[in-house]
Amino acid sequence: METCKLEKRGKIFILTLTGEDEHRLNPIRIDAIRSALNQIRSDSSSLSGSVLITTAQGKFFSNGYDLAWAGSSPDKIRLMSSKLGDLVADLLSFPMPTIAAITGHACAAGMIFALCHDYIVMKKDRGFLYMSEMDIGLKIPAWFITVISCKIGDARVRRDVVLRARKLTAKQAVESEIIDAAFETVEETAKGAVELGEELVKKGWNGQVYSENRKELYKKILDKLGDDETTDDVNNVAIATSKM
Ligand SMILES: CCCCCCCCCCCCC/C=C/C(=O)SCCNC(=O)CCNC(=O)[C@H](O)C(C)(C)COP(=O)(O)OP(=O)(O)OC[C@H]1O[C@@H](n2cnc3c(N)ncnc32)[C@H](O)[C@@H]1OP(=O)(O)O
Repeated sequence: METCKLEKRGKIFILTLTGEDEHRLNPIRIDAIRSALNQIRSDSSSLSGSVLITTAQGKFFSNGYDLAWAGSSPDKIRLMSSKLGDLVADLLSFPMPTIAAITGHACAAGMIFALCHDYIVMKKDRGFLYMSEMDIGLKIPAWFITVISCKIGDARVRRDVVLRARKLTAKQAVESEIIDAAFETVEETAKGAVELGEELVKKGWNGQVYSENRKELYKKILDKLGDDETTDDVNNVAIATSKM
């Protein structure tokens, strides 16, 4: 089953999560995304002056971890979590600017995936940025909190996102300085992402230098990725998911 597709428009690579499903982040989808990122890295034209846009079909950018797939298996939960960590490490070391073009909901791990892009543009009328963990009784991994701390500057907004499970619309996310722009339609969101991409392509930046500078900027996230959650954390997730 195709879970994502990769297109190239000039120096812009467009990675689309395909299908009308919730684009839940299970190992199969994460592996497919990482494989597409590796394909871009192996394209010699990507070494400088390139940009990645990540977007999705349907009403979900990503509704988070695939808890149904993981069920109450601690091993599956660990696998899903460590693979997302690998994907985030890929994004933070990617040799070009990255843009998430969100035309639907980005929840929990799906919101973390979006936040790990350098820029975010989003559609106004449908789609939330939503850390749902308080609402579903799950402890948020420490490294998720590090991402939120690095990407959301306002302490009250961080509190609302984490401790109130606030659902932020695109307009609210612009006001909270979490995302860069909000657009009326899917088409305008895609156009806005490409226009931002073309502006960045014109800079002609060296991809390796971009990667090194981003890794330094988000060193706290990369360092935290290595921290294993405790067995209790995993078991608590397993218990919580078994009750869902
Ligand atoms: C190596 C060691 C490892 C150790 C491992 C340790 C543990 C690792 C695991 C850790 C687990 C903890 C972290 C968890 C991460 C996860 O990802 S868990 C999974 C989380 N996912 C979720 O909880 C799913 C959340 N999603 C939802 O609740 C819903 O899908 C939704 C986002 C709320 C959307 O609801 P839905 O009904 O599906 O969609 P809509 O119909 O589109 O919207 C609902 C109503 O909202 C209105 N609306 C939508 N967008 C907007 C908008 N932008 N503006 C205004 N209104 C909007 C929409 O119109 C609907 O309104 P009504 O029609 O009135 O209902």
